[in-house]
Amino acid sequence: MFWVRTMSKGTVRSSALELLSRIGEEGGFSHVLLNQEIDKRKFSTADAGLLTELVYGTLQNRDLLQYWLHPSIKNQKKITPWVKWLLYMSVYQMKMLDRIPDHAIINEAVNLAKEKGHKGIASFTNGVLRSIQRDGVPSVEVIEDEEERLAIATSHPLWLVKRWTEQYGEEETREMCETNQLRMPESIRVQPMLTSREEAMEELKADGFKVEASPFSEQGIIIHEGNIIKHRLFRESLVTIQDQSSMLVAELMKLDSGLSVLDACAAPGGKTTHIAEKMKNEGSIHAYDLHKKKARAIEEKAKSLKLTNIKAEGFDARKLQEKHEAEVFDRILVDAPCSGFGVIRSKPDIKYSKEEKDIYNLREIQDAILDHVAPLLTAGGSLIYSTCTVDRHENDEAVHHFIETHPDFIVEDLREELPEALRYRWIEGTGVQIFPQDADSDGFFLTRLKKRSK
Ligand SMILES: C[S@@+](CC[C@H](N)C(=O)[O-])C[C@H]1O[C@@H](n2cnc3c(N)ncnc32)[C@H](O)[C@@H]1O
Repeated sequence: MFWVRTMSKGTVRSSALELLSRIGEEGGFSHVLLNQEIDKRKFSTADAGLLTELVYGTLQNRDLLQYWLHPSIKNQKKITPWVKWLLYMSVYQMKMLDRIPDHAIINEAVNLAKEKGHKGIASFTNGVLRSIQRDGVPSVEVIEDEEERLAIATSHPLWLVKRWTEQYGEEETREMCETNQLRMPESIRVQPMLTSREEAMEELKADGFKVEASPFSEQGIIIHEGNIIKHRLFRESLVTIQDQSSMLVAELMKLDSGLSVLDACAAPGGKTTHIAEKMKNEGSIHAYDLHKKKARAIEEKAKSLKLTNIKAEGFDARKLQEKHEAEVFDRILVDAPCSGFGVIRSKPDIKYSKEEKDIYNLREIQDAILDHVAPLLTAGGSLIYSTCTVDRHENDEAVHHFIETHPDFIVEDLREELPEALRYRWIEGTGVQIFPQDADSDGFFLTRLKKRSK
């Protein structure tokens, strides 16, 4: 049985606890840390699966777990952080996973508490978990206020639930919050100059993966089962991990090999390299990111994918007129820094790290970048603006503002170009909004703005 094999090690739970204590207390990108840990410890596919389940599941349900533990521990702020995360992780397994018996979870937690702490912590852990095993946990149904109940049940901050309800109504908000609690299959993009989607899918299937062609891009593959970071196709850079909705960007840029492209906010280079592939490694792409180190990551990614038409540099997109003359680019991509509320499914830590004021600060940066790069686009060229958030202030409202202040641009209607199988919302006069509940992909916004010919 799955749990018997992995339970014997304890290393997986110990790793999960380390990661949770770190991400939960200091913040950080859970998916990156998780992949690093799987790589470092050389976990088997089954152990990597359990580790992912424990880290994602516990993080995704942090506030609900806190609520469930409230009768046993009134002031959770006073508990040593790793002990708190050990309890969250254990209660998550007891109440939300059904394949591991309670007594095994409690034993494992007590052992971990002994190893990491001392006998006193072990006996405290044992006491709390045994009382939950005996008495159960409080129901969220007793919370009268609907928004508050949804916030706790799905572990979203109350201000965000209120904000979404105001922007999209109760039903969409409920669906969004509930979908954010579900794990999402990973997706990859093939480098079409090195392999084809068909070949890659055949190889993955032969190696026991469960895969499906993505409706978002002819290069995309959805992985329902299997660990891609351990597979040859990933190790040898024949494929790149990329969310499906992100793949739409290059698909909708109307690219061909002779074009000059500016990617203003490019790191880590997921979209830049997709653009380069679509241009068959010809033409020219100038990729910038505020951080020099991140810009180097774009170059490394390009190199591993054998793409040579990308020049990456660390530079502030709000100053790019110092670097380039007016009207030199045929396409400009502003994949803007944003609140990231569309990617909660794959990065649950985002729910807890962002504040409402961040949305307004980010919008100022988004406006400034758009404003600054607009003159660099050739007449008749296209400016693509995208974010991985679902907030109207950063999406359709930002586009409205841009169009009002730049009458030489028009919003292009993308409906005819979008894949038929795709569920999305067309926001009249601004662009495409994808919600997490629309597909097995991140929530995403994008628009294509055409500069009028003179
Ligand atoms: C959404 S991410 C880009 C993701 C990237 N396009 C991809 O597909 O891999 C936004 C990026 O904008 C960068 N950024 C933030 N402020 C910037 C600025 N003023 N100028 C250029 N880049 C900036 C961030 O460092 C971050 O890497």
